[in-house]
Order: sequence, then C-alpha cells, then structure tokens
Amino acid sequence: MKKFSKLHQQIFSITTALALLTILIISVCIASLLYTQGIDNAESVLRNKNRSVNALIEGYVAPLRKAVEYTGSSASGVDHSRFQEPETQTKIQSLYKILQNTIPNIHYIFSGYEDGSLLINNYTPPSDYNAVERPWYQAAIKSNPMISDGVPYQDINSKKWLVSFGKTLINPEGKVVGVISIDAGMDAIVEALAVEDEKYPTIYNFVMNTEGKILIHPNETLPDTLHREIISHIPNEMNASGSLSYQDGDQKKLAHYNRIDKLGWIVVTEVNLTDIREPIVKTITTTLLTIVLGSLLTTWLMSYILSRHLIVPLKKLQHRVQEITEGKDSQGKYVFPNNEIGKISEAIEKLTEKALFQKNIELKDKNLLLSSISHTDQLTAIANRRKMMEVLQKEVSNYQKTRQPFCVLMFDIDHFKRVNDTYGHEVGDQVLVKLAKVVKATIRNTDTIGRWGGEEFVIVCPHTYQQVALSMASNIFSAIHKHTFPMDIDVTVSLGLSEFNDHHSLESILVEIDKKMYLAKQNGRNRIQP
Ligand SMILES: Nc1nc2c(ncn2[C@@H]2O[C@H](COP(=O)(O)OP(=O)(O)OP(=O)(O)O)[C@@H](O)[C@H]2O)c(=O)[nH]1
Repeated sequence: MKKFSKLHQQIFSITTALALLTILIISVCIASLLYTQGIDNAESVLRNKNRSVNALIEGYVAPLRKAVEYTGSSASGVDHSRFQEPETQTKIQSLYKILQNTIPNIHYIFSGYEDGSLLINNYTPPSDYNAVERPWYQAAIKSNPMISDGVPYQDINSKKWLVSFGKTLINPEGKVVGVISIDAGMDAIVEALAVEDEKYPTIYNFVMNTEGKILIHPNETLPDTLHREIISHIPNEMNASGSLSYQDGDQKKLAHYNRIDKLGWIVVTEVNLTDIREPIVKTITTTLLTIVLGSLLTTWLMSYILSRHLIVPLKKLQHRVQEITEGKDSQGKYVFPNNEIGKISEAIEKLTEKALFQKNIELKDKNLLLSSISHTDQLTAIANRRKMMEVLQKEVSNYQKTRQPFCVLMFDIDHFKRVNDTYGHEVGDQVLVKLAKVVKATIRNTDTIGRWGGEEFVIVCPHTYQQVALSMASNIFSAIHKHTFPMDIDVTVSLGLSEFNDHHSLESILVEIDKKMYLAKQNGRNRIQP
C-alpha cells in the first residue's frame, strides 16, 4: 500500500529543505564576503599603522638629515678643510653645541677627518683612535656624495638605540677631507614601532635594510638578523610599498611594507594571519548563526501559516465529507475560507451530498422492493402471512380505539391433496394462483386477501359486520364455482367467518375461525361456517 504522508509534514520538510539550501548558498556568499572584507580591513589597519610609523620616522630623521647637510655645506660658515686650525675647531665645536641644543634628538654630533682626528664636544677619544677606520666614516665615504643610510646601533655605555647619519665633507676642490656624523636617539621610533593593537595582538612594526637585515625591532634580540623570506617578496623599486603574505616559520603572516630608500630602510608592519582569521571567523559564525536561526524561524513561521491557511481547511473538508458520508449534520460548524480552498470545499460538499442523495433514493427503492418481497407471497402475488398479521394487528388496534367492526374470513381448498396427486404439483400451483386471483377480484378494494399457508387463505374486511361478510363469502363461493380452473378441476373451499368483538384478541379470533373452518370441513366441506 502506498505510504500515507501528512501534508503539513510535506510542507514542513520542503520549506525546511529549501531554507537549508538557501542558507547554505547565502552562508557561502556571506562567509567569503566577510572573509575578504576582514582581510581588507586587516590590510588597511596594517597600511595605516605602517604609514603612521613611516610619517614618524620621516619627521624624525628630516631635521637630522638637514643638520647633516647644513654642517657639511658652506652655509654653516665653517670651512672643514681647515680642520687642523684651532680657530676652525672652536667654530666647529660651537656649531655642534648649537645644533645639539636646537635638535634635542641629537645624541652625538661629531666629525672625523682624513688624518684620523675627531672633533666632538665633551669627549676625548683614546690616543690610538683613528676616525677614518670607524664604520660611520666608511659608510659616509661609501655613500658619497649622499648621506649614508641610517645605521642603527646600541650605545655601549647607555645601552640606548641610536641611529647614525653621515656625510662626506668636501673642500672647494671637491676632495673629501672628512665625514660629519650625527647619532640620534631612537627611543621615539622604537616606541612607535612597539605600539600594540587591541584587535590584532600580534601586530608589530620593524625596520630592516634593503638586504633584509633587521635594523630596529621591538624584540631587541632580533636586530642584525636577516629576514630573507620577507625580502624575497619585496620588489626592488625605489620607495615601493604594498601588502604581502608569507610563511614565517610555522606562522603565516600578512604584512605591509614601505621602502624609505633615502634612509635605506624598509618599514614593515606585520601580523599573524591567525589574529585576523579569529575575529573574521567569530563575525562569520555570529552572522551565520543569526541568519540560520532567522531563516529557520521564518521557515517554521511560514510552514505554520501555510498549515493554518491550507491544511486546517483541508482537514475540515476531510471531516465534513466524512460526516456527510456518515449522514451526520454539520450544524454549520464548518466555515471554509473565502478562497480557492473554500470554493473547492463547497463543490466537494455539494458533490458528496448529491451522491449521497442519489444513494439514498436507490436505497429507498431497494427497501421498498425488499419490503414488498417480504410482504408478498411469491406464488400467488397476494399478501403473505406476515403481511396479513400486520393487517390484522392494525385492525385490532383500530377496533380497540374506535370500535369499528371488522370481519376475518379463513378458507381452505377441499381435498387439495387429490389435485396434487392427480394432476401434479404444478397444476396444484396453477389452481392456487387462479383461486387467489378469482377471490381477489371478488372482494372490495378495502379488503385484504392473503395466503395464510399451503392451500389456506385469510381475508380481512374492515368496517364490515358479520352479515355483510356472510354475503361476501357467498359471492366468493359463487365466483369460485363459476370459474373454470385448469384441467377443469372442480375447486371448492370450506370457510370459517367471525366478526371481531370485545371478547376477542388477535390470537383468539384466529383460533376461532380456524376451528370454524375445520367445522365446515367436518360438516361436509364446500360450506361457510359463521
Ligand atoms: N401444488 C401445491 N400444493 C400444496 C402447496 N401447499 C400445500 N399443498 C398441498 O396441499 C395438500 C393439503 O392436503 P391436506 O392437508 O391433506 O388437505 P386436503 O387434501 O386439502 O384435504 P382437506 O383439507 O381435508 O379437504 C397437500 O397435499 C400439500 O402438499 C403448494 O404451494 N402447491
């Protein structure tokens, strides 16, 4: 048998499946959108941080570089080619003092000369000191005529991080006579690099040179180490900047870099990718959960509303049709909606009622037939004994109410056995049929004749006194006598007759006329016994 499935369950599963499919598609779209947006946001944070550090560095080193340029130029009013003259030395030292006082970030300002001498305030170099051999001197010579790259280093005495900028000192003939160098404290830069971010705890900035050597890093143990992995991703273009991601040990990193080529520095701001992914995953999870819950709630609500508007009326219709088929009256308890379902319901209701009405008619006809069959004697087509009992009961009850007279006649064919024996049972049947017909034609419409059993008949005559009944009986006798029966058989009957009176009951009058009929037999048959 085909499995029965409930409509509301079907609606629920279809809408849920559709909702889940929609949720899945929306989730994938939203997840990828949020992920891209998250990465973009993180890149923008990295870019902004990187820019602010760059701006700080640029702002920080600009006056230092200017000071270096100024000291080495003729505008300073100092001729460094005369560095050996005490007057010039005094001039230079006083210029250094002025600059140191003007630019607080200057930690040291000094110059070294081709003879190995050093000019500096408040410091006496050791006797074997040779300025020409110092790294800052050589760095300036190397980048001549430009200012040397900012070379960070840690001061041996103060342990402070300093950065050194140097530039060659040229005499009017264009010959290098020495190098001016400024060392500046980098506290502000180191501090700016170490600025943390609440959203991305692993974010940090560092500075490396164009070979990938780390120059300044919040983790002080790192400077001087090489960062080959990241440098391989940075293009070798002047002042380039951009985003990149790379693998650093077991960590995947996202970074923004900016080359400051005039310093030979690359400022990198980087963060662990897990730091970015975590908030993105959190946002995605919360958003998707909200969407999933919202969608499921909407789906369930939709399925509930659909159920109310579609399934409830259909269920009502199902009950109504069942009630109609069971013949129950709905008593107006079913109200159908004013839509297609309502129209269909009305049509089905009418159709069912019509079909039922038709069935009822058929049933009535059948009942009538059944009733007629159950009240008719099959051979003679007159009333049978059951029907006669009903007629008698009705007359008795009528008499008891109205005292209206009525008579009962009972007759039996004389020597009928002989008819059967002589002519056969079939002829006997024909005689019975004919006799019934003859007697029926004789009596009044208001009288009822019935076959009581075998060859015995009963006639009930309403509103009839005994005298009238007697005359009816003699009419019957003469009609039988006159009638020609099959095989010319001479049919006679013996008849008992009584008028119902106050002493009678249904049973007693029947016993009485039965007795009278047999009395007629005993008295020679073919006679009426009143
Ligand atoms: N052909 C036919 N015979 C029937 C039917 N019903 C009863 N009989 C017969 O009627 C006969 C009645 O016989 P009995 O009771 O001896 O009475 P009888 O021969 O009429 O004699 P009396 O009544 O004493 O005059 C029997 O032979 C029954 O078989 C019937 O429906 N058809």
